[in-house]
Amino acid sequence: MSDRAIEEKIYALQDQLNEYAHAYYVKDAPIITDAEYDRLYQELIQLEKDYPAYIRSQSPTQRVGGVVLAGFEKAVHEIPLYSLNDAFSKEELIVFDQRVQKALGHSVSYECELKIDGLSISLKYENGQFVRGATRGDGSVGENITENLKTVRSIPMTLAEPISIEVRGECYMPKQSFQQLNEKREEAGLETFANPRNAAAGSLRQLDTKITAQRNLSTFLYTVAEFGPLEVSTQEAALQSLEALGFKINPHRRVCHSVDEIWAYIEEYHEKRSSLPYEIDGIVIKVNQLALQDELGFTVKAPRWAIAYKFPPEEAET
Ligand SMILES: NC(=O)c1cc2c(N)ncc(C(N)=O)c2s1
Repeated sequence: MSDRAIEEKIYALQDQLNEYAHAYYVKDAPIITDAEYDRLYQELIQLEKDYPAYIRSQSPTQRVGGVVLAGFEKAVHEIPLYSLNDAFSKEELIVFDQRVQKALGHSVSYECELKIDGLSISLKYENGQFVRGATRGDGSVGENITENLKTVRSIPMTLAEPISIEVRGECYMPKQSFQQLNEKREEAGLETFANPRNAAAGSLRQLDTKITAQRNLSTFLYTVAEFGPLEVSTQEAALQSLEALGFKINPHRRVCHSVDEIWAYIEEYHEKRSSLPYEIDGIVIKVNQLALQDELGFTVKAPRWAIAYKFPPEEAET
């Protein structure tokens, strides 16, 4: 086979396996069986061993980590990550909505989303390529964990469009992975993690990225910080654009038009909370129109156009 033909075969196999991995890790909708994926993956491993010149950074074989970092560099957030004001009752949501309506002079629709109990992350892409991943830190300066985040299978290394954007979301450990990890640690006489959030944080802050790669972390992205060429006018449209670009977006969101509708959504997901495969600690409510978010702006520490409703602490399981 000519060099050109070998290159094409290896690149095609890398692209094909990435498509299967996207379906599995991002869409939660596998196209082929695990056995079939493993067979093709082993074929790629062998081909890349025989022809290392054709190993591209976006090859699925590069997801397994292996870099051992000396430490984490600082990552400056040009666009700071904000924190949210909290609400603990329907009455506080009514006050929030009244404040929004008073400031704008009219009623608004809200996008309601699940508040994922994980670790805030910021992902930067240049011309469609993943170039930097960082923790929130204090909102202005975080830690550069790019090499660790390269091992998180639901984070695309290449976007569907060659655009430059920055997005934010949550990295989390699914409940089942958390249970399996703690069982293994207990058997090995290691200290167990208190909750999936701590387990995700500990896994992302591993200097040996091979360990991060084995922790089955996942993500939900929910904010566009730097829009680049994206032209969207609502939070809902922004989420749909992120999904089209290849990011994992949470499907359990709802545009609501009143506090009563928001409260119905909150009660529904308070009910469903224990059946979700990941932990949530509340609901995030955002003014849906992005232009109205800009009009409302921020207080010193938080947006005026969003609020986090926190679920009451779970009753200890009796
Ligand atoms: N601190 C924040 O701004 C947020 C934190 C979170 C979180 N932990 N989960 C989901 C969302 C969301 N869907 O917007 C947000 S927003």
